Amino acid sequence: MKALFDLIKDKKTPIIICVILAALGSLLLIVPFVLIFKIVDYYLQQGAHASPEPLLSWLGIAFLALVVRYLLIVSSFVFSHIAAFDLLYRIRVRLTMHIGRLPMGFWGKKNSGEMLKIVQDDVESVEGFVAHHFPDAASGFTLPMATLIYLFSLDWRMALMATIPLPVTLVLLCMMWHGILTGQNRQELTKKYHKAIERMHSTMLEFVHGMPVVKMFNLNVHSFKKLKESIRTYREIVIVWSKGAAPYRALVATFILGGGLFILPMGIYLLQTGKTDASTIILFILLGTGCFQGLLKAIMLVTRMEFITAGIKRINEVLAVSPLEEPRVPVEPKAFDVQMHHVGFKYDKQGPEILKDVQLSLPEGSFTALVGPSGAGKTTIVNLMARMWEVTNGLITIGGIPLQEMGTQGITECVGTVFQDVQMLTDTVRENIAMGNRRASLDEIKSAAKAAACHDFIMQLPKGYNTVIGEGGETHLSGGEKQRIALARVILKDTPIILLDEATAYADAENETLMQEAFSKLMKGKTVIVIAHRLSTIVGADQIVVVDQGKIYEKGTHDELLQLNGLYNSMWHAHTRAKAWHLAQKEVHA
Ligand SMILES: Nc1ncnc2c1ncn2[C@@H]1O[C@H](COP(=O)(O)OP(=O)(O)OP(=O)(O)O)[C@@H](O)[C@H]1O
Repeated sequence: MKALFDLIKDKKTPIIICVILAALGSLLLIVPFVLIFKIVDYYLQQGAHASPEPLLSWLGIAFLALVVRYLLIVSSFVFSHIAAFDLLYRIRVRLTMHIGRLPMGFWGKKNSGEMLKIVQDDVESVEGFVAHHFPDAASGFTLPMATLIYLFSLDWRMALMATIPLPVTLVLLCMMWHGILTGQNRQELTKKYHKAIERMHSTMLEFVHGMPVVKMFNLNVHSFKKLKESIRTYREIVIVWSKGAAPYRALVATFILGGGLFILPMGIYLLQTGKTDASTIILFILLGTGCFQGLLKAIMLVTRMEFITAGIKRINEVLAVSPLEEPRVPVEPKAFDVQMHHVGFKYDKQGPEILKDVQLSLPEGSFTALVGPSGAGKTTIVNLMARMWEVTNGLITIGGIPLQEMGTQGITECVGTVFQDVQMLTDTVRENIAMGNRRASLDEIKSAAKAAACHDFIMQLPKGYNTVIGEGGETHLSGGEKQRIALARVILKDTPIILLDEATAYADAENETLMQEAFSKLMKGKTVIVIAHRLSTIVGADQIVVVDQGKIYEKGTHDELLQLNGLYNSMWHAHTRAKAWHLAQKEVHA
């Protein structure tokens, strides 16, 4: 409950108003019952001499009470929905902003299905609770309490009998919660329920996103089996959950709605001993059963709480993950050399050491190439320079300023990246390029696109620069086209430091030449680090750094490294042999 109140504490006013309105509305429900009692009492006493006038005015008051009650309940629901949707919006914005500030390491621990459930289902369960259950709970508790007070003021003996269902209900709910008779651990079951939904979401996402692989390798049956399995698990858990709750819910409903049966024997006894009259017994039976129905709803809410609290706990768990630390006053670097001082790195605290004591210096305006076998740690080095992750040991500085002191904004302002997996947002080509510089004019965007050799293919798209690309867009781009758009972004951004990871991986021979030209222009006067497998493209680099097993193995210019006769030398010879083989193949086919 505390977790829920922590979340809604900023939205107190509309929630308090909705609770008060619902409580007042529910109190008005007593009025018709009391008036029925009055009418019955009047006619029993007056018999054939009764006049119709009091009947009409009492019916009028009852009708008015019901109209006012209706207005109060409607207003209460309006306020509860305003509060709920505002809360939904605020929690989602807070969650997504927070998630955006979390280190990439967070994503290693949470899968997309889990996150989808938190941002979608768990947030909506809070909205549903505030929108519907708060007014229900307010009226569900106020009406029975007010009724009991009124009944005790009339006759404490019959009122006492009317309260019998309450302790019985509480005992039944405790038994249900602790799994007495059913042997169910409800807390465990709730956890399993949430896990089942997460799994269903992840397999669903995997099924949809992995469709090309599924089709290519004919994995339809296998993938569908996984999805079907997760849906079946979810279904089974829900059935077990409902079966465990059903007998208790039915018993609680029977006791509350049959409350009149406890009142009647006492009523008859009091009637026979002349201590009450028939109309009072009728009032007790009407109020004792009618007004406790709301309590039934409110009590059922307690069983919903187990779902909601688990969801809120998960929202709070995400909010509790510390984002990347931001400096209070970010420091702007005056120079743009990049230094790695004794950097050590692990993706996971318990995992292997991926980088070990890496010492690297990229002088301002220099061109550095990272080479090495697959899995050596090249991408990791580049990611750490953009502070995608926090180093485990050591320090990375730009112009002598540690990345932590520059802050995320400061780093993005001076570091431009083109990584292997280029992501396009579902937006126009123009907006996708303008991500690099939101203030750029269309002419500037076009000249960046020309420099990145993508203007021509953009002009051939259905709406040119206004064509929507990305997931669900108007057209599909090839890997090479996406990379060139990513390059245009970096050209437009015009940062003094540029990180390129496999930037020409998808380019064909013609486009590779175009992209190489674009790179050469872009790199002029900038501090550049490139990961390249095609060694011929980095022969002219100021320094080539050979990485192997998370360590810097060799560094120097192309000629210096060849003379060392080490790893680079053998990589270079393998590369030239492969190139000669390709040329020979071409001649054979010509
Ligand atoms: N997100 C991650 N979580 C855990 N381990 C990772 C993660 N990313 C990479 N690794 C591991 O870190 C090591 C270095 O990977 P990295 O991608 O930096 O190598 P690389 O030299 O760029 O390889 P390649 O040339 O194949 O891209 C590998 O063992 C890889 O399995």
